[in-house]
Amino acid sequence: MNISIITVGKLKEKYLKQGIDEYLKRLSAYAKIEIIEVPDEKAPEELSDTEMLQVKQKEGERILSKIHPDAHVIALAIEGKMKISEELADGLDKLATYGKSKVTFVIGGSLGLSSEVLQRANEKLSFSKMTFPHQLMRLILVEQVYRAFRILRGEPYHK
Ligand SMILES: C[S@@+](CC[C@H](N)C(=O)[O-])C[C@H]1O[C@@H](n2cnc3c(N)ncnc32)[C@H](O)[C@@H]1O
Repeated sequence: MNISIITVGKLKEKYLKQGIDEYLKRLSAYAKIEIIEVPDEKAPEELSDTEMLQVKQKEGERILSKIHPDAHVIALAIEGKMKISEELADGLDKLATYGKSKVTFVIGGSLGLSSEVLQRANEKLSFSKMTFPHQLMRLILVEQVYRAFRILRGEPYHK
């Protein structure tokens, strides 16, 4: 399976980078995985609603330009569907079974994802009703994808 994770902005925090690199290394035994960073737009606090929309749209265009036409897209969105880890694992397994070998996860920038990206998504996945910083979300996502593969292989993983 080819998994890509499209994210907005450069990862700045060293501790997150170390954690993500560790899971990417572990995941390489199960799948081909890459993280694609698209540039973020400046989003100062005092933006109007129209300006916020423009930021999301510009970032959205960059995200959409990186999505392969055949990719099954899973957008991370607070209002999306919550799943238990086994359901995420099962979903990835089904995609592989039905020949959908390209899976793209998308994480929005500080203002979230544009409606165009959400429309392109085949699924919207929520990790809880709480808002996580987008850079931390990368680490949570790679851990859950790793967990999914361990579950599918029936390999032991701490609860
Ligand atoms: C700082 S959040 C954006 C918050 C923005 N107000 C919104 O509602 O989307 C940045 C990105 O992280 C991801 N994210 C944050 N919390 C999440 C959660 N609980 N479940 C799924 N994705 C989340 C989403 O992709 C979101 O676009």
